[in-house]
Amino acid sequence: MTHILAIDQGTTSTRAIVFDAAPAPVAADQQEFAQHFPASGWVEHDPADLWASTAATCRAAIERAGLRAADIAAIGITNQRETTVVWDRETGQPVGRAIVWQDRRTADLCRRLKEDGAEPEVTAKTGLLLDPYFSATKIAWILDNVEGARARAEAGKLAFGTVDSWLIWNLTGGKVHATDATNASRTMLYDIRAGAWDAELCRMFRVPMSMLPEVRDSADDFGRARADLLGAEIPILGVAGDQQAATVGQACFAPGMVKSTYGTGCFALLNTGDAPVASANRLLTTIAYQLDGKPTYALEGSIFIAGAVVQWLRDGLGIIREAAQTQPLAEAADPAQNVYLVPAFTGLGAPWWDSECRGAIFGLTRGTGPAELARAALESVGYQSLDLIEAMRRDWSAEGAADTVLRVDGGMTASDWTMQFLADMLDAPVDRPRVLETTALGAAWLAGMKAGLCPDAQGFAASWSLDRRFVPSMDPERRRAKIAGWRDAVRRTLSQPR
Ligand SMILES: Nc1ncnc2c1ncn2[C@@H]1O[C@H](COP(=O)(O)OP(=O)(O)O)[C@@H](O)[C@H]1O
Ligand SMILES: O=P(O)(O)OC[C@H](O)CO
Repeated sequence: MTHILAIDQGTTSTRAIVFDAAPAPVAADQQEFAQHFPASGWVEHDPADLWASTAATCRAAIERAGLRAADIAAIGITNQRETTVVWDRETGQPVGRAIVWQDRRTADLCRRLKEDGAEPEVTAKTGLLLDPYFSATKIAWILDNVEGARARAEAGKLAFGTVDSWLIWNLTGGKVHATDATNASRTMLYDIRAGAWDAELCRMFRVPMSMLPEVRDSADDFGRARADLLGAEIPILGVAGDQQAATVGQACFAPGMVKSTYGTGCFALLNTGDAPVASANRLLTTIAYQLDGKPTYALEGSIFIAGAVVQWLRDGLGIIREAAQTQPLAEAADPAQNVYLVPAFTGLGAPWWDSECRGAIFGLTRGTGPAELARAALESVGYQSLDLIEAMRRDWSAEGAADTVLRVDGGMTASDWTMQFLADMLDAPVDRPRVLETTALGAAWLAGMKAGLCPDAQGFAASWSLDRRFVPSMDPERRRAKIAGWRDAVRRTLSQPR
């Protein structure tokens, strides 16, 4: 057995990638699936689509690699996090659609709990903020709104899982109901210091503990995929939420190292070592990975809209046909115009956490056209990153020096212009690695290392290789003025003055 199969179940598509023992990618397959928006601020996926696209891409990737299932030593799973699936333990049927991480339908419940003073306890235990982003209030919503669900859950008949658990359940034919510590740390029900589900939080969010999966390490035994699915029984040996898997894939194993992934949204994680660091700047404290029962923690900044702003230029405004066209447009934009786009389409994430505000554009003149809008869209990604990396540096400065280099990955890092602007805003180098599929790479390494096929952490870190380093080059005065303009635009966008 020579290869590893990584499943990357993301928000808009499912990818399966076969890696060799290096681990380096050998062959891949990808499928998009339907997004459901039944009401304003609601986002749902059909769990059957998540599973069907996983099974289909796994088969196709193995075939494309010219391999048989018997050649695959292990499966690694990485997934969109927080997204909530509830299913019947007996039939394996979901009770309804999955509620996606972006969904804001539980904003009122979160506000009420905050008004009741619940947030400090939630943050102290979970490292998270009382926000609809996380799974707990999504589970409660399903139990309260699907007929009969609460009674069935209380009778022990229903199971909850983030997407990793749902896939493990289906891969093992209902034999294993488990998750890993990184995914558990995003539910708002898991005490990240105690390393256990918290009974008090389950009571607060009205989630029966019998629904919860067993929590294992990120490299662990998660059972075996049924032989009839892929052609041979394959052990599942690695599981991590996608942003944590990217942290592993970027080999950010030392405290102080930071990675930032630019896909639909942007998620930056700073490795803080074996102690959780509480944020004074509204960042999240989370588990980066857990090996041999030992958690390594991270500070996380989450931006909801990064590459999605480019999709909006394409699908909403229709001013580009494909994402790559933003670069020539940005280059052609009038340098004298100061147009700012605050892409608060679903509110603002870290460090603002304002779920009520909505997007805004400032500085429009008669001369503003597609070029200035495209530049403002790309720049918004750099500005938002600066806001959260600055917050991270403040939180971490008491503990140690944060790495001054940022490792980036994700689809949007294809944009050289955006990466240069990012380096200029951070006033620090930005490193783009050769392998941009770092999420799948992280999952593959976790599984391959557990299978004894891949090198240890040190060997894996040594194999990380640079594609290009972006070095800051903007005039300091111009940088200061641009940042001041952005901060003013954000201040005018927020729903409450700060
Ligand atoms: N050349 C480019 N310039 C700017 N944005 C890009 C470019 N290529 C891809 N993107 C953006 O990157 C995102 C896709 O990245 P990906 O990592 O596949 O996202 P996800 O995993 O969240 O689906 C899209 O939102 C797209 O708009
Ligand atoms: O599927 P992605 O890559 O957009 O990632 C989603 C995150 O895990 C949400 O927390």
